[in-house]
Amino acid sequence: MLRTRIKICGITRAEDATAVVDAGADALGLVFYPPSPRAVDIAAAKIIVADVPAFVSVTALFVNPTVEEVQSVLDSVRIDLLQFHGDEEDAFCRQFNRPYIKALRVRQASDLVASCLRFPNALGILLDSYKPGVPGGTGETFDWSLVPATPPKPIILAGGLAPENVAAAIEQVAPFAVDISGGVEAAKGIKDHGKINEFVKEVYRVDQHRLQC
Ligand SMILES: O=C(O)c1ccccc1N[C@@H]1O[C@H](COP(=O)(O)O)[C@@H](O)[C@H]1O
Repeated sequence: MLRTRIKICGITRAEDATAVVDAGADALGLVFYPPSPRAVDIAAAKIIVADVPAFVSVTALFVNPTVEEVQSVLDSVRIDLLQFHGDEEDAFCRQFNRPYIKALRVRQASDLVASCLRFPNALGILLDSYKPGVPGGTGETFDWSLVPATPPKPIILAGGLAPENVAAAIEQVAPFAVDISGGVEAAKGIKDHGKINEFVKEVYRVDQHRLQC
């Protein structure tokens, strides 16, 4: 059994990036989607990632960007992984010569296996909650029973996770990774370092328990 990887998304301040690293998470996410209260620009992103060490992955999140928008971030900021959270197709996502994950918003009737297969070049599929008019970061969970037992790609589970429910999520879904934003915030875009620690410890705790079983 693999341990569950952890990404903390929506980092807007260098001190929050440090808290993510110190807590022992695997990745942090920067939101390059201006309508989001967690959005950062290139100047802020450079400051945030300046002290992020090797082996902690920096993810850049976009929602239906232009090629130029993605490229200008890649030209200026240390980005290890792209996350596309809109209606982008594989041909768009793969053109940047950078690994990418694709977010899918889960609806009741979703055929998630078929949806995953539309992204043969993705390194993983992030499953988030569907809410009309909101591309992501809803703070809401979805019906985890819809996640395929043997998905064709590694699954990153997102949507409404929190220190209180992540153990149940991992027990039920056994995702490759979990991704959280609102559940570790003091206010939109401002992370609560205590909650980040709690979340990471809870993932470690449930993994330890699963390893012993
Ligand atoms: O965080 C945002 O503001 C955001 C905006 C647009 C698309 C995605 C966004 N965040 C991603 O949403 C999921 C779940 O967030 P939450 O834990 O439910 O708050 C997460 O993958 C973020 O990366």
